[in-house]
Amino acid sequence: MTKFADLNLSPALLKAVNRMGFEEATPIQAKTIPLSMAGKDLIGQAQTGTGKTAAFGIPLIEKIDVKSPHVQGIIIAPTRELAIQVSEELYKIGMDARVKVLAVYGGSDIQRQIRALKKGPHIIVGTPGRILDHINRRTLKLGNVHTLILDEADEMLNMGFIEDIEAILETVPEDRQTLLFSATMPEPIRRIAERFMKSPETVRVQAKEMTVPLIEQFFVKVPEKEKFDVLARLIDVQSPELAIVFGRTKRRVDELSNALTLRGYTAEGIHGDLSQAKRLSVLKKFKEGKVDVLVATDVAARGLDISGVTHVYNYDIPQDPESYVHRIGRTGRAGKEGMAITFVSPREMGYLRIVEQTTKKRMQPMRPPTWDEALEGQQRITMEKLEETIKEGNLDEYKAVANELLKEHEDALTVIAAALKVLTKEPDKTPVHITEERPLPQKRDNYKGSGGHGHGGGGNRNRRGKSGQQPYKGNRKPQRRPSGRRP
Ligand SMILES: Nc1ncnc2c1ncn2[C@@H]1O[C@H](COP(=O)(O)OP(=O)(O)OP(=O)(O)O)[C@@H](O)[C@H]1O
Ligand SMILES: [Mg+2]
Repeated sequence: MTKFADLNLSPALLKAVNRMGFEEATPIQAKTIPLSMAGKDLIGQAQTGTGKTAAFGIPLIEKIDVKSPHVQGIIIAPTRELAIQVSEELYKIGMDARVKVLAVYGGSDIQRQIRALKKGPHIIVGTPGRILDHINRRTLKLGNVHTLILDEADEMLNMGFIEDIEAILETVPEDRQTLLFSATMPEPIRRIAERFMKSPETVRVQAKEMTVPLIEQFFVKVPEKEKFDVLARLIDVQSPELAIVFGRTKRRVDELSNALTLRGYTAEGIHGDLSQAKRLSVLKKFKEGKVDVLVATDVAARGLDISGVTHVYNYDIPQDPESYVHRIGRTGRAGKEGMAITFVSPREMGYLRIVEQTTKKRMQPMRPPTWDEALEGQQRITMEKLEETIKEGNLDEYKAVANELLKEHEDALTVIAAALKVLTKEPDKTPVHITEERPLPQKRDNYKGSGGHGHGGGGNRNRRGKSGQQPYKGNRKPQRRPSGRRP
């Protein structure tokens, strides 16, 4: 175990890290911070939720000359929300050292960003498009940058972003230090990455599996038509504290969040067609617990660190294994437990196997809950609420009414049963409309494109028995937060 005090950090940094409640460095931090402080280029790969942000953030902050008014470090992230989050974490790390961090991202007032850029930020965190925009307007100059970091590096070097990244790189001095971080790093992308780096060192936190062991992984084989009812029942039975449901398309996300709302859940959707203000407000409500279920496209799959996410549901199996790893990694962060449930239509089973090959982890089959089980789940929640209320006391104003009721109806059992029924959110059968998505094209287990952990050694995995269906874990997360409040 490595203490931050053993990492040669300045007093200001140690103070910040302490205040953030970090006691020990995580393995990726312990391995990369010294290398990074020594100026090495590196590719850091470690599981989701294991502190990669601070792993690149701490050494970067250490290297900032706060007396200089120039931008010295630039971090590029694939989504606006992630850019904001990373800038917030860096702000916290650099607060005592008085390092100025600024996030620049699309969909928000560019004039305001330009004014902020004039105030001499030391570190810029941004999305590629907006960074380029500022470079072209000459409102952002990267001539004094000594450190460039790609968070979610494999995504940033993927087809959609590569040109922007190349254009940005052209304006950054060549003798810079380049750091790449991600939970996944497919081999072809690593090769692209090395073109931008000087004899980079690869630091991989060796784990048996690419996913976090604290995330229990299940799959439910379910025909497209039945997916929604199964989702609703699973939520009823498992009563997640906060849940993210991933859908394949924007339409899917809209339909699912509407349908969940119709059935009485507090759900909202987030995807790239929404205004930035809306995206941020949905996320804020989710973080505050005012929304229990966030329905999202992959725009929310990478990097977002939201505490309290206990369940991730893949309404549609993701097309590639990396996307799976990042999606389920929204739970089970920083040492907490989580559960991931992936829906697979019978024709898409090939994709499931491909995911398993990459992650080196088998998903356990889960049987969809029945209506009765969903009801039981909800009744349990009511009982828990009741018990809590009894414990809290303060019931005098209700006892007179209770007495009246008991006088009218001799049978106390009936009275209590009725009260329970009123309080329970019964599994709902309100009809909803979800457009059927076509299954992904059929695929056999011959996927070779991904990994970085090597492929093909599938022979020694446990065989999954046909009857090995596991019950969902109905009793794991007993308390559901009263909606709207969060401890
Ligand atoms: N040393 C530490 N001790 C305790 N908590 C930490 C430590 N380092 C980071 N954390 C916290 O762990 C959480 C996850 O960190 P972070 O978001 O950096 O993970 P990540 O590895 O980047 O994950 P992802 O691959 O999903 O982007 C954050 O809330 C962060 O503040
Ligand atoms: Mg991250």
